Amino acid sequence: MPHVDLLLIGTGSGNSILSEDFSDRSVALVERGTFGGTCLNVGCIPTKMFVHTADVAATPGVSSRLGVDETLDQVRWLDIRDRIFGRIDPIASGGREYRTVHQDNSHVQVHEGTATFTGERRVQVTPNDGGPPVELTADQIVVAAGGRPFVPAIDGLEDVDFHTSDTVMRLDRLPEHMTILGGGFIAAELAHVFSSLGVAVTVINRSGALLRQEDDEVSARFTELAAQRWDVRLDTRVRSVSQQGGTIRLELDGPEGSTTLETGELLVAVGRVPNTDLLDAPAGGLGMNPAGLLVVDEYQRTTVEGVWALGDICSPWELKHVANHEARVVQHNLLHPDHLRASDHRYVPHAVFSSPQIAAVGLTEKQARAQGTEISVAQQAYADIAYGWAMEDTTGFAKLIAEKGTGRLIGAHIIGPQASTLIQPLIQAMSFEQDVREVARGQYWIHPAMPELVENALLQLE
Ligand SMILES: Cc1cc2nc3c(=O)[nH]c(=O)nc-3n(C[C@H](O)[C@H](O)[C@H](O)COP(=O)(O)OP(=O)(O)OC[C@H]3O[C@@H](n4cnc5c(N)ncnc54)[C@H](O)[C@@H]3O)c2cc1C
Ligand SMILES: NC(=O)c1ccc[n+]([C@@H]2O[C@H](COP(=O)([O-])OP(=O)(O)OC[C@H]3O[C@@H](n4cnc5c(N)ncnc54)[C@H](O)[C@@H]3O)[C@@H](O)[C@H]2O)c1
Repeated sequence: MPHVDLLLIGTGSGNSILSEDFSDRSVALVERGTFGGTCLNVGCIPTKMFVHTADVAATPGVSSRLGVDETLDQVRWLDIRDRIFGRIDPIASGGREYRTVHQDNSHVQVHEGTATFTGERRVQVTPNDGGPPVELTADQIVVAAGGRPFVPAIDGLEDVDFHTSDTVMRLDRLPEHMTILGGGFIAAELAHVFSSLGVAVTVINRSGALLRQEDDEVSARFTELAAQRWDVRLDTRVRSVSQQGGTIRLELDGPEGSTTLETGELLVAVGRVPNTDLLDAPAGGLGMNPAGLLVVDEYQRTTVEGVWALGDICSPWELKHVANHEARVVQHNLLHPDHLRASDHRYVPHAVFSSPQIAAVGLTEKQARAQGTEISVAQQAYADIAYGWAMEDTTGFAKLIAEKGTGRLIGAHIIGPQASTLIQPLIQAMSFEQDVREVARGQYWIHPAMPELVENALLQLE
């Protein structure tokens, strides 16, 4: 049975571990899908390329209130789609080729197939090309097998041509109407994308607010603005789905009782599940939590010696910057077994690239109050700082939560233009435990630039 020093499962964030420091080790790399994983092929990168395009397409819709009348002449969907994937697909195939044939990787054997554990540090690979299974053992295994879209059990769904985020960005034509099931990150981002490109969008959400994981005031503001752009159905469940030709019919139960909705395309975006089932993690002795995530300690060690995990297969955050951070930790720990480094999950930020943008780090006000911490809360509107005023923004704000006495920031939430960029000094303040008074007054803030939103919010804290 072939034995290697290091076996890597998944070429998303896991692929980045293989630096030249590993050139003296025999390595096996197993990938069942497209090289580069979720972020590159069906996640962060294509969605943000579509979001940027959507932001450009949405400009004429908002410019006339500034006295600039613009019209959107045409959206060339196939050109947009093919431009985006024409840039992404070669990166994926280039990455595959590099690992497969380049002399830098003469110590790496690539297996294109599905890895399944058959014992501790032992896997079977079922090749994608239908060839015979290959058994591999390894001294060290890194599990970076990610997750996939969750498909809920809805009557009729499996007989319908529905999409997930894996497929919807490659549509052959834009429908007149799209229905998005879910009210989280993907729903918020792709509703913005498709509606800006001219598709009428209905968002169906089980609960009473969109982006419910955000601070209550941010979620409420986003839900209110979303309802002005899209047909948002809250507190609504899909009872059943059926299809006739190009029309998908949804039977809904909501505040107005039972209704029927007809749509051209259905996007199911109700969360993701880790790929632990595909791996048969228990056969490898790997512990899982009730959500199906692999259990790891602060050094990214699983419950089996020599087996490490990183990213969406073990991380409740499901964010690329977390997977990248954990990959760097695993890389260090493989190279320095006597000086292990721990992952830092203290202040994990996130952003939702919709319109408006949202960014957050740390606790929501509700979470801070539930902890019993004595807090100071500040809210600063974009409208009341010079650049926000110039933009005539009337809906955006920053909300900060600090611990009274220590002056430590424990939560930051921004909804509005460039939120994902504006949040960074606040992430820095939290990560380096800087006193908010010092952050506010210990440096210059360029006038009249957008970060004055952060400066003014900090100054408002008691
Ligand atoms: C639409 C969308 C947009 C997103 N946008 C953002 C964003 O803007 N910012 C952000 O931070 N995060 C974003 N994310 C989340 C981000 O993409 C993931 O957190 C990140 O890609 C996870 O990386 P990973 O390496 O853990 O897993 P993946 O990148 O999913 O890699 C896992 C790899 O393992 C392979 N694999 C799985 N099982 C097996 C097996 N048994 N054998 C062999 N191979 C296997 C898979 O084919 C895959 O290639 C987005 C996700 C989606 C879906
Ligand atoms: N900008 C980013 O960083 C970004 C962008 C996209 C995706 N992501 C990652 O991908 C993950 C998946 O995104 P997502 O939007 O699918 O998930 P999500 O967890 O953000 O939202 C899931 C939504 O589906 C609803 N839902 C759950 N089960 C349901 C069911 N059975 N029926 C109806 N509704 C149901 C939830 O109430 C919620 O509104 C995110 O958690 C995020 O970590 C990140």
